[in-house]
Amino acid sequence: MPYHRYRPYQERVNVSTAQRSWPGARIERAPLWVPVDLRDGNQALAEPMDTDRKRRFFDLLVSMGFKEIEVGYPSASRTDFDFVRHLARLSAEGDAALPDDVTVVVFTPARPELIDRTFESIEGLPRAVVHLYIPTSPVWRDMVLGRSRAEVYDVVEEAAAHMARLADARPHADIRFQFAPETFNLTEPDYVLEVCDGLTELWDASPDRPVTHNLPATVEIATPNVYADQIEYMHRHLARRDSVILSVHPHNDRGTGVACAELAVLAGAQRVEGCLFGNGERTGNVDLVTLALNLYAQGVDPMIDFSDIDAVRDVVEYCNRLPVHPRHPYAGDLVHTAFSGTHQDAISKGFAHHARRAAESGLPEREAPWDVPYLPIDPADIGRTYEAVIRVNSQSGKGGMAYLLQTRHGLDLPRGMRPEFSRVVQEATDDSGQEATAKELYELFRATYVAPGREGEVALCSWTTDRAPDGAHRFVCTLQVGGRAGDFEGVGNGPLSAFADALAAAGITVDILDYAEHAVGEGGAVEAVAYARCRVGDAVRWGAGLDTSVLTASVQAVLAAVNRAGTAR
Ligand SMILES: CC(=O)SCCNC(=O)CCNC(=O)[C@H](O)C(C)(C)COP(=O)(O)OP(=O)(O)OC[C@H]1O[C@@H](n2cnc3c(N)ncnc32)[C@H](O)[C@@H]1OP(=O)(O)O
Ligand SMILES: CC(C)C(=O)C(=O)O
Ligand SMILES: [Mg+2]
Repeated sequence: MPYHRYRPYQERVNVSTAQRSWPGARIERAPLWVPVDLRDGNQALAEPMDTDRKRRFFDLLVSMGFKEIEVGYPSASRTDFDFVRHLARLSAEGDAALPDDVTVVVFTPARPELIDRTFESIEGLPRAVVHLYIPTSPVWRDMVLGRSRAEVYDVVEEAAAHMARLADARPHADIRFQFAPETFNLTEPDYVLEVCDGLTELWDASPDRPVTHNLPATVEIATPNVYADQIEYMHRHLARRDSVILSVHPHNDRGTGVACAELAVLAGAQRVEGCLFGNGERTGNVDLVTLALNLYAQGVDPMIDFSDIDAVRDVVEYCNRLPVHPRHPYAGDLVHTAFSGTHQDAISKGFAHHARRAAESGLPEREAPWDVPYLPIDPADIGRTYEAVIRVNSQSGKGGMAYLLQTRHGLDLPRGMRPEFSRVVQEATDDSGQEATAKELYELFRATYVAPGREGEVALCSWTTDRAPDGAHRFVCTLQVGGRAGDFEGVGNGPLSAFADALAAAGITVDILDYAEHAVGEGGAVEAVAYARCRVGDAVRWGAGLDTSVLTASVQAVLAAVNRAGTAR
């Protein structure tokens, strides 16, 4: 491949690395998250959102707790313009859909007629941020705008002055300004600083009316540390720093949008623009869901509500008409699921440990500190159930199928039985090449251990037990062995040993080596399951029984082991 056609970033842009403190910094509180789905995300869709979709998306963002929302590019299309007018009407009617603590942002290029149209769209809104942009890097200046550094500066200055005049003409509205030097990450640092500082001055930014400088990685060009250095340079050198909100706007061309945003916050960024689930131009804008939940997973309040992430995903998928990938961090269908054996084993041990520790510390499980292997956060925190956490296929081991049988069907298989049943499951899933659902596992368990398909060999036609005054148990039965029925009787120190004695009388030698039973279900529907490991002749087999009577379940378990051994013949 002709890799020599491409140049490393250091040949494309000068990056100041003189002062760098971001590597030692920590993120201890959430930056201001600003979703740009209705503008940057929308402009990347084959079918841009109509008013209904925009409104649904907007309502979702408000309900999640976003306080600044970029709602469109009003000079671009009638739909975008009309949506801002729709919001202005909501505001005029005092509709709670546009709460007092939410500010809309509208986006405009540095063209006077389009700035006019943008201001027209926000007429009547009590507050808004007008976001001005122009590309500043050499390639864009030369190739796209056909203007020199000084000329681009003049265009921006003129546009910014025009905005200031339009805002001054509306003294009752709180209109703030935002500037984005598009392609910031490819722009000479001294130039971008000069432009930003010029606008801070022109707009007369102050701590109570700050200006936002939004520094985009319009197209990612380098590893995230380079973006962090670029942001830290601006953070250190911007004039009237306390009157500037330093914002970042990463894209994801190298797949490192999230890392860029995180390092940028370490480097001094106070505000992050992005889209939910990373929609946006080309490979997308940085994903705000991942960013916020990354903070959450560090014990930092993300300030956004993700407690029902699937509901969020449903709205976003509907509005964007794009699916969220099954592997998408936190939100994908498969991200809390383990198919592989050792992961499942660790997760089920982790769940048990978590429950124990919560009980010991007197905390509800949903409040206890989280430390479950392979699960960065508790899926329940974002509204997920534990149902999908463990799924079984040919890559799974005993832990996974035992977990599913226990949590979904109430069967707590004895530890000694698990490796054997795991092999049965493995064979079935290898044969089918498919996943085995919890229901299929249960049916396989029944077919293997409860009704092993050799009923014709040894069948128990009728039976009774009683207890002699000396404490010995008696088992009286009619057995059908290999098609021939006969009456038998056995004695033992319990009903099961008496049953084994009756089997011996019928010529079947059985030693019960291991035995366990427990209740299944709750209330009136409770059943018992019994597991018995028996030596039948030379063979050792597990059997199981399920019945409303513990004794019947136990007898069935022994009989199933006998039939599985197949030695009665
Ligand atoms: C990184 C980003 O996301 S930037 C945002 C991109 N988003 C969009 O473009 C979506 C909405 N855009 C639109 O609907 C249209 O582009 C409009 C309505 C804004 C303008 O449409 P048109 O007037 O037909 O122009 P067109 O789309 O071809 O834009 C190119 C012109 O804008 C100029 N231009 C590009 N960016 C800017 C800017 N930020 N400020 C001023 N002029 C700009 C170009 O130099 C070019 O000028 P030229 O015609 O003199 O060569
Ligand atoms: C903030 C604007 C200009 C943008 O979307 C970008 O540069 O990616
Ligand atoms: Mg963008």
